[in-house]
Amino acid sequence: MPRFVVVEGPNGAGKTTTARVLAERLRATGRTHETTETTRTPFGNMVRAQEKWLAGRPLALAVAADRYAHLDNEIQPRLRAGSHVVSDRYVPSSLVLQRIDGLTVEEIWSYNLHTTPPDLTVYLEEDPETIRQRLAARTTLSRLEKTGSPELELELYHDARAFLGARGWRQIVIDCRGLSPEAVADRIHQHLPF
Ligand SMILES: Nc1ncnc2c1ncn2[C@@H]1O[C@H](COP(=O)(O)OP(=O)(O)OP(=O)(O)O)[C@@H](O)[C@H]1O
Ligand SMILES: Cc1cn([C@H]2C[C@H](O)[C@@H](COP(=O)(O)O)O2)c(=O)[nH]c1=O
Repeated sequence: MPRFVVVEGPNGAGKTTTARVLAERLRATGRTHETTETTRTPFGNMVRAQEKWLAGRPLALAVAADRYAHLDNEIQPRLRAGSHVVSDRYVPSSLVLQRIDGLTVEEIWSYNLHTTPPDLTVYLEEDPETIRQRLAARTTLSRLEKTGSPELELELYHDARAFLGARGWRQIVIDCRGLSPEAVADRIHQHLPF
């Protein structure tokens, strides 16, 4: 049975790296599609590129529109065709980033109410100082990366997890401190039935 798995966590926690290693591992068990939000479609690329201009409510709505199109055009068709889907970011990212951008949880949720719950949502946690060093090594930071902090993102991810847990989402937390990407993927794989 195909599974929809979402990898979440603060900027620089290791989402993209982990999602890639996990997808590679799942390929040994069946067809696996790796994807990301915002999407790499022309619309998603426009949202990413316009992040300085699209802020607050307009950004929340644009990200949600990209997510619904992602579900309709990519995630659901792949699941129906029998592929596992691993997504780097999904609804929890909005419950964190759009809050940093000034919206309430209730407003953000209202834009995401009709999204499909994943089979498993994985929250990566990492030492804030390690994350800070990783971000400091980057040549450019996005507006929201500059506005937030690893500590604030970790706190808002805790809130997101409680909020989505109360709505029946199946979620796990992986403490990545001292773990290689392969070891993190191993721990995630242990929670999947294949
Ligand atoms: N488990 C790990 N151990 C050591 N280094 C890691 C680990 N996971 C990721 N990294 C390194 O940390 C950096 C950030 O990783 P990555 O880009 O995957 O994070 P991210 O959460 O996707 O960031 P962003 O949300 O900003 O795109 C990269 O240099 C990556 O090689
Ligand atoms: C999914 C999602 C994305 N965003 C914004 C924030 C960043 O500009 C990008 C994500 O970039 P990254 O390379 O994955 O760090 O999109 C957002 O504001 N809300 C969301 O839910």
